[in-house]
Amino acid sequence: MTTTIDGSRIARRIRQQVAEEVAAAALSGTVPGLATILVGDDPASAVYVAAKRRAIKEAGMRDFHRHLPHHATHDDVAEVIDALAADPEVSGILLQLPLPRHLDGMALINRIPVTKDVDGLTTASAGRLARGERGLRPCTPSGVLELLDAENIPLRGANVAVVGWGELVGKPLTQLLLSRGATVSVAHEHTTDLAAVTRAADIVVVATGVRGLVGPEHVRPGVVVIDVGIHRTPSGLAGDVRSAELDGIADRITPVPGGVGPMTIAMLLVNTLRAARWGAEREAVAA
Ligand SMILES: Nc1nc2c(c(=O)[nH]1)N[C@@H](CN(C=O)c1ccc(C(=O)N[C@@H](CCC(=O)O)C(=O)O)cc1)CN2
Repeated sequence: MTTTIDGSRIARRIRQQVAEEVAAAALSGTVPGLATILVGDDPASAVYVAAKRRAIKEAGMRDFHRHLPHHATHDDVAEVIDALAADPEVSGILLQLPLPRHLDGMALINRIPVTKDVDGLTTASAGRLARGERGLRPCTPSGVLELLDAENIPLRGANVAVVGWGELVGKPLTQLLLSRGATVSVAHEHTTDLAAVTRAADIVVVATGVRGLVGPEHVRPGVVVIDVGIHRTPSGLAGDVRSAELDGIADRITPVPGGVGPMTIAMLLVNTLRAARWGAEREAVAA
């Protein structure tokens, strides 16, 4: 029997907990605020930003949103980021990805101060993660860890295969797993024998952007499979894993939708609350 991991339920619980902590913080005068920046009109990005803003408001946080046209220049976006960075009401800043192709995403992301980097994507945050120093961790990878923790799946000593080596998921997830004592193997587009890597793993996390890449030929019985992929198909959403084919083989598996996706938003709320606390600590030290 394969059990489906209910990410929506786990995310709801985290969101509720954040809302309670925000209400408590508000009593002492601190209301966390998140600024989302959307450049252009990519329909999926618009959906994700709307979902993030809804979640922020539901948690009792302040919502700051900036929408720039597709033809916005580097300087236009930089100016918006710099203003939000200087605004004490804004605890966290998120630049929705992907950006239009004429913009240098990394150069813009790196303008976000490390204390407001709720996506954990700046070079400074990545360095802090690699060193185990204080910082905000990327939302999707930390959501994957929260799912595994909620399911009481031990990480220390576990063999974990991360399939995909992207900046948003694969690389930071590898660091997070290492920090938890997992033995991590990373497979990517140049890996010659994917199945050899994934069949040796107790936990397989797939974040490649290749629909249906992983199937029964890649895993051993009893494996836990975490599918980070999201693809829109004529018959609905699909992941990077052929999950129906793993029924009866995997011990546990995340669905798409309702698995990792909702955790990304829940962890954004957690990070915004952490950023607000970090900002308040720094203000107290400066006072
Ligand atoms: N600045 C960022 N940009 C992007 C990130 C990110 O973490 N930071 N991640 C992805 C998209 N993303 C958030 O932005 C995201 C993707 C999916 C979901 C989600 O809840 N998915 C649902 C399905 C919703 C649907 O599409 O109908 C699910 O899987 O159940 C939330 C956030 C790229 N950009």
